Amino acid sequence: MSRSEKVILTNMCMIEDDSGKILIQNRAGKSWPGVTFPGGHIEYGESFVDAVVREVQEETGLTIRNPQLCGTKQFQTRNDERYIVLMYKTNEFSGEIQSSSEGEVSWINQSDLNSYTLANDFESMYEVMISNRLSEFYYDRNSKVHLK
Ligand SMILES: Nc1nc2c([nH]c(=O)n2[C@H]2C[C@H](O)[C@@H](COP(=O)(O)OP(=O)(O)OP(=O)(O)O)O2)c(=O)[nH]1
Repeated sequence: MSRSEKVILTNMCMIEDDSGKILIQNRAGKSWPGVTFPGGHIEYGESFVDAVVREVQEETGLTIRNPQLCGTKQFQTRNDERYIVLMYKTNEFSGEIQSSSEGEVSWINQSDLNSYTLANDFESMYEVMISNRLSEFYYDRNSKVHLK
């Protein structure tokens, strides 16, 4: 059995301010459309933490500190690559929000999240991110979701 495989590495970050608001991004017009948290692709050889700091900076204008890994998501792509999302959260940041071409960003109350048109399966990702018990969002070969 091969001990290597094809993977696509990405990240996503939940940013919370002192009043408990969270920063959402509306991915209208992109693949996987809808409201999510900011994030993107990890570059070849890049540190995972540096990558999430960079993506958040590019997509929101904020400089985050001390992002904490709070879960992973994975599924197998049509090209049989393992698509991995490293999920982080932080409440430490500086700067003012600025939207990018990746989507509009805005602060919302956590309790209002479900009133937005969320990206497919994002609600379950959020469940993993805020849970102290869950750390994995896994699609099996029958596209069934398992939260572990
Ligand atoms: N395309 C896609 N992205 C997903 C899925 N699930 C999921 O969490 N994501 C997240 C991971 C990343 O945060 C982000 C990747 O989105 P993207 O493919 O538009 O990448 P991007 O343009 O933001 O990144 P980049 O190329 O600028 O680095 O979406 C999914 O099913 N499909």
